[in-house]
Amino acid sequence: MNAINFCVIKVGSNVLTDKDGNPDIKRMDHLVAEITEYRKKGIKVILVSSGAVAFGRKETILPEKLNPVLKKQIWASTGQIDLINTYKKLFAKSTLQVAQILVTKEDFRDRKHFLNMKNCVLGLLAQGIIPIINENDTVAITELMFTDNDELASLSAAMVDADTLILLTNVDGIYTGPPDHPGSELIREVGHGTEKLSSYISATKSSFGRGGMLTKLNMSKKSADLGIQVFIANGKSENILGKILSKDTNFTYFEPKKAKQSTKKWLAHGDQYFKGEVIINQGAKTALYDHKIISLLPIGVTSVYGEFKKGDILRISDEEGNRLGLGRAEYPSKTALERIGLKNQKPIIHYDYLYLFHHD
Ligand SMILES: Nc1ncnc2c1ncn2[C@@H]1O[C@H](COP(=O)(O)OP(=O)(O)O)[C@@H](O)[C@H]1O
Ligand SMILES: N[C@@H](CCC(=O)OP(=O)(O)O)C(=O)O
Repeated sequence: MNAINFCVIKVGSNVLTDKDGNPDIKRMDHLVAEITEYRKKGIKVILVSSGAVAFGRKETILPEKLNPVLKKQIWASTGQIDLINTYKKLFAKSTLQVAQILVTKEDFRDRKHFLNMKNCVLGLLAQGIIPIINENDTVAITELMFTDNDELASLSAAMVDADTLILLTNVDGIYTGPPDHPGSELIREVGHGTEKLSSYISATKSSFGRGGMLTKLNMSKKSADLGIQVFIANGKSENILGKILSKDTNFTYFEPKKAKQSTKKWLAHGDQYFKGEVIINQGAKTALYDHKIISLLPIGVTSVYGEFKKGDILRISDEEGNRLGLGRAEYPSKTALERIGLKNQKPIIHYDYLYLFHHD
């Protein structure tokens, strides 16, 4: 395990609520005290906190029959106020200031939004303020949503180049079966092998949560691939953050690979965000995989699909339909179409903005 210097801590709804679904302020208070301890040790912390819907549900009584999506939007918007105010009060005890950042998927798709957000978050940290991120559930419904806040936390960790992602939930980590079954065992470490852990996971999730353990697994693997170590641990357990530091507890640990460059981390999360696709021939494919540093030139491109602008994310596939990677368009689709197969043209994807799925 590596040292923790800069971490994103994600707190799930079920950590912040008691068994009846009511906000558990005592638990929040303990977690805030623990985060304060991290800060005293010089560890930079970004908090990704769920809980808006759970807090809203407690405060705002709505008619049973109301459309469930609208219900969630209303609860998230009323509950977010209570959630952030509770954090504000609790952190104020240690004279720490907090900031609220509400984001949507769109903010990660657009590189300008992404860089603005990154600058703001890093600026807050530099001023000693704790950024508290949540999804803007009022705007983000259905297809605009993150799978859940585990995805948002993983994207945030990649965005700021954090070395560690801690996903706090109501179980000790990933088990080989339902956590409450006597035969289920905790998986303590996940390496880089191809072991299929997803078959262990059942569809249960917390009453206010969304993605469940499967998203935690997928996001943890993705983060570890990008060089970020991940801990899935029990946020209900006393002094959990301190215990993670001293490795004196149960958790599931994902061993990180070698860290990827920052722009490549942004691209790596772009598989749902791409605006167009380029199909490349065998020669270009071999060149991309054989050379460590090479850009994609139009001569190796056989087709271009979609309408995109300079700066948008493109998916790269081969002629058999295999998905090879992602990259940032150096020019718009109209220009790209004109240059298909031509020699002596500027790269359509520059190496600095090229991310291949399996290239180590
Ligand atoms: N194999 C498994 N190992 C651990 N937890 C599992 C497994 N399969 C399903 N789960 C469920 O996943 C839940 C955690 O996911 P979720 O409710 O989304 O948490 P959060 O609200 O913290 O994001 C656990 O409470 C557990 O019941
Ligand atoms: N944005 C929502 C949380 C959605 C979510 O991902 O919840 P969880 O699975 O408990 O982390 C809220 O604040 O209620």
